[in-house]
Amino acid sequence: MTEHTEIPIRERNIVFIGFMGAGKTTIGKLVAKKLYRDFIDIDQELEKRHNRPVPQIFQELGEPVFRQMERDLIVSLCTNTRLKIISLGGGAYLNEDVRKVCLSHCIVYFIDLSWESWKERIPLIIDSRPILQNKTLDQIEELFLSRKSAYAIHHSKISTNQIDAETAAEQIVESIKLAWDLYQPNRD
Ligand SMILES: Nc1ncnc2c1ncn2[C@@H]1O[C@H](COP(=O)(O)OP(=O)(O)O)[C@@H](O)[C@H]1O
Ligand SMILES: O=C(O)C1=C[C@@H](OP(=O)(O)O)[C@@H](O)[C@H](O)C1
Ligand SMILES: [Mg+2]
Repeated sequence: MTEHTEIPIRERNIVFIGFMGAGKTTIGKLVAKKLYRDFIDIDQELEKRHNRPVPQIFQELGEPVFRQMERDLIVSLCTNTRLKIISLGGGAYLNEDVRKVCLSHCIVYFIDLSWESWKERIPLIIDSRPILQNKTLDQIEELFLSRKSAYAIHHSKISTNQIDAETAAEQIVESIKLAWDLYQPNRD
């Protein structure tokens, strides 16, 4: 699983990572549409498979079971599929197996957002993210900072402080096409 893959760059899955609320799901879906590819959101996939929303999975099965299920799903998708656009949940990439399989088989794109910009998103996400429950703002900031070192390991990143999701998706598609042309030029 850890060796470097032979998957041509144009066929590799594109995986979005970053803190919860950064825009992985929203931007991933837009990028998939622009590239005519299937979109897979790991949280939504787990919700479908278990027929309940993520907060209920946390509540009824516990976080360790959720983490194992997300790890297994990501490893399986990265190993067995190509040409997908995959948005991870924010905590998934802290798992070493997840990092390794994503980096070796896919293009890993970090959706970055400053703490100041992120704070403005709190009302949009607070109710649907179990990890944020019963935490002070200081504790959430600590979590935000503690995850930075994992997200720093990526192939490419975009800072979305000043741009909306549509603009971010356009810029991502442009940079991906540039990388495809650089590393696997089309020979007519
Ligand atoms: N670039 C952006 N600018 C402003 N709001 C955004 C942007 N990207 C996402 N959002 C909003 O932030 C919230 C969280 O986005 P989401 O895609 O669910 O993030 P994630 O999957 O990283 O948790 C949503 O309400 C979404 O509409
Ligand atoms: O960061 C995390 O630990 C989590 C992020 C969520 O996904 P998003 O990053 O899409 O919000 C979801 O997987 C779950 O609530 C746990
Ligand atoms: Mg998401």
